[in-house]
Amino acid sequence: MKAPVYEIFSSIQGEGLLVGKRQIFVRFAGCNLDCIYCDTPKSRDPKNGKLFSVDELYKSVKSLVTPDLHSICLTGGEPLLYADFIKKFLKKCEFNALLETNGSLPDNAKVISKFIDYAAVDIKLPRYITVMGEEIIEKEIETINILMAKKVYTYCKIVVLPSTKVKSLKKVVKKIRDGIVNPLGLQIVLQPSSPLKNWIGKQKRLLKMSEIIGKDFNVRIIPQIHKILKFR
Ligand SMILES: C[S@@+](CC[C@H](N)C(=O)[O-])C[C@H]1O[C@@H](n2cnc3c(N)ncnc32)[C@H](O)[C@@H]1O
Ligand SMILES: Nc1nc2[nH]cc(C(=O)O)c2c(=O)[nH]1
Ligand code: SF4
Ligand SMILES: [Mg+2]
Repeated sequence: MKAPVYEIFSSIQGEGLLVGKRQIFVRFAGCNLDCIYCDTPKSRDPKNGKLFSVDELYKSVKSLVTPDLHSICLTGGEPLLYADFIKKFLKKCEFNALLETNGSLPDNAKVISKFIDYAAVDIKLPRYITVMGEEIIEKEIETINILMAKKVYTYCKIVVLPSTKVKSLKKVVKKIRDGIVNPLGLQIVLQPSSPLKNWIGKQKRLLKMSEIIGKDFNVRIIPQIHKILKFR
């Protein structure tokens, strides 16, 4: 069994609730979505990946271990396209693992839910993808419920752009509130889109969005700090 890997590198986690933790990143190639803001568009094509076996991937990851290593980050592209491969890899790998996913493949989340320690599940604003409609939110909520039920440390990230309408965010937050089994247990990260320069003069909108989410959920605004520090 092999999977296409776009890149493997050591850095600090630049997003979400594990921000600042040292991680080894495994970026799979291939994605089932087409977010207009995607900052790694080349990784969406599986042909841009190199095929790795589990043993080959394990050897590459092991070669990047550092004394401050917290965990590995399985990302992409969309890692859940390779759920069976990931399950086999995590059975062999002794490190804790964060799954960075677009949440659109709940059945595949079930396959790996016992082997993952942390999960960052995006709730994509439908306006910014074309390959799926509003139904993506139900799938992402199902993925979050599956992972939380398996006691995976799960949080949700919502990427917003300066063009994001407050009204559309309200609609999405209502869907999340109505669909999440344990809303008190779900932390939401409001992630402003990069490049951050586009937010100059728009900071008030971010605060408004935080207030909307904060009515129902534990929320915090965290930008992609690896972009600020110029880490990979
Ligand atoms: C490249 S994606 C790969 C994992 C998975 N496909 C997903 O979307 O979660 C990793 C993370 O980067 C975020 N991201 C991608 N482009 C971004 C941008 N321009 N600004 C802020 N976050 C971005 C995504 O929302 C996602 O949380
Ligand atoms: N440093 C760093 N942190 C990240 N967190 C999520 C990333 C991703 O592209 O999935 C990412 C990334 O590409 N680099
Ligand atoms: S789901 Fe992730 S990898 Fe795929 S297009 Fe969106 S941001 Fe990029
Ligand atoms: Mg990235």
